[in-house]
Amino acid sequence: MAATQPTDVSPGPSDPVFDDGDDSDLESVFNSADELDDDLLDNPSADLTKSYNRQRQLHGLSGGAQGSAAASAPRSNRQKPTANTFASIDDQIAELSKHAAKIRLDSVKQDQDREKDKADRATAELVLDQRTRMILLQMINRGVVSEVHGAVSTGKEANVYNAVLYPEDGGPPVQRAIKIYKTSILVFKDRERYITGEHRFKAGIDKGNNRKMVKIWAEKEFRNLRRLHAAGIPCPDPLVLKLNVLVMGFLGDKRGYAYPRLRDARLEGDDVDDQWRRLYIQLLGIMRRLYQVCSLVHADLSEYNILYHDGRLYIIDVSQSVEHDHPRALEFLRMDIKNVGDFFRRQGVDTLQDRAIFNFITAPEGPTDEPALSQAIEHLYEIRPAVADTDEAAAALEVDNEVFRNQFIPQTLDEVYDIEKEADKPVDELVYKHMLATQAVTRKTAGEEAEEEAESSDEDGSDGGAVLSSGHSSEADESRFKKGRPRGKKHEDKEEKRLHKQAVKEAKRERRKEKMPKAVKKRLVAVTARKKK
Ligand SMILES: Nc1ncnc2c1ncn2[C@@H]1O[C@H](COP(=O)(O)OP(=O)(O)OP(=O)(O)O)[C@@H](O)[C@H]1O
Ligand SMILES: [Mg+2]
Repeated sequence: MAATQPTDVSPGPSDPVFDDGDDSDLESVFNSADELDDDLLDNPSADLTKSYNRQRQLHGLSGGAQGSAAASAPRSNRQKPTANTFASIDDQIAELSKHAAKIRLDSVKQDQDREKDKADRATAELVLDQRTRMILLQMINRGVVSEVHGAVSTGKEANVYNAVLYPEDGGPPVQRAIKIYKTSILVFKDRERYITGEHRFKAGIDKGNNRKMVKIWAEKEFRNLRRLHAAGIPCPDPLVLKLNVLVMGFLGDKRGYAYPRLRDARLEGDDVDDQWRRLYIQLLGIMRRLYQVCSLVHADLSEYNILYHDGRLYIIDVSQSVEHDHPRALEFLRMDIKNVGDFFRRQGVDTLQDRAIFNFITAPEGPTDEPALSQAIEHLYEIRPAVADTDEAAAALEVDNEVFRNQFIPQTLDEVYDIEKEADKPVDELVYKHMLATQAVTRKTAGEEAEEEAESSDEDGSDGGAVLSSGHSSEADESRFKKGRPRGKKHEDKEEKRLHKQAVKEAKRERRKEKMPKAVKKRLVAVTARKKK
């Protein structure tokens, strides 16, 4: 397909772009204050005195997306010498264009087995906008990758490509994955709920600026991947981030074929059932580690965002993952637990109750490392209520699951301390019982220390000035990540009141121990009545 084999890197009006027409404006890439790539301009090979006109002619910029007015009119930013700025951009384009043939998107790297993505792979989806292409060429120029190959996956939000690095020392080729985020408005509407309420993005987001949103989104994935990686959770190694382009380690074989998603995994052998159960337990352990060590909830965990290879699960797609103090974190966690349970039940695994898993993941005490993690899960099986061998018991379990899934989950920490609202409930019944003050985590975990270390040399990523980075961007506002006790004024000045209420609650709880929840009772009565008929 001609369009996917770029031989010319200059922008043209007919060039297809991902979604955002503006993206074909290369001058904005190189000139705009917040996206200026200092590193690129520092390139020693760039001769800023080269003829501006010659370059423009060479790369056809005057007749392209810039328009002829732009070609002759002085730029509004008077601090920068106009001609030199153009020359440097053009020089860079000329410099980079020699790598154009190394972007070979037509070599599609998708297994025939894999269930086809909705989008037709062989369409314009695979054509890069000029900006993105420039970033890729920069990465080739810097030796991040040597060649960019075909798409491993094409989706609504992002395309993932396979890339290869041929090390200069002649070592074996290294496979890499490049995730390129799209800038479609439609998709962003949904992204907002994962970013709003994130203390790491408290500076706010400019919803009107799609390109910035994409950048934030890509940054979010990059940072989250770093956390997972630092915590030893199997995931792609995040390597380089620039604007909407993220380079990471490749989870796949030497030929550049990705490991299958858990959804497409074909387990072999005569102990397949046992393998599925082990994977289930492995995943629950990962979820707890993610929560306790990384302070994250995946928020889109399912068989689609987990890759499988050789008995191991790899977590991917963490752009929407949230801090566990995000207003909706617990709700997302509950959803993740449900998705995971549904999938493994379909594989015939005897799964644990959602509520038990939720408590297991959020309880601050307990192990966060294997093999103790798996042992703790096995223990959950041992202590769970006797297997539901009667209709009544089965119904009660089912009801409990339903109750749990519909239970009120506070959206803010203040709601947690709204004693009036929750005073009647025994603590054990609260979905968020592990978030209560008495249970707060105060010690610093190994993962937090690793994260701190990894981030000690960070630059500030919130200023919009993302340049080709070697894996370090700021998390100055990560202090919340190392939190001790919950915040909230009510928590301080109502201490006395709280103690009193606690005593009352304690007494009530004792009385309630014997009592069956209303909903369960109602349902049981109904079931029994039906049976008697
Ligand atoms: N590091 C990687 N190594 C190998 N394959 C990968 C890697 N990252 C992603 N993939 C492949 O790309 C697919 C899509 O990746 P991911 O889930 O991160 O994107 P996405 O955000 O879901 O995109 P969309 O929602 O638009 O489909 C994965 O299912 C996997 O097959
Ligand atoms: Mg995905």
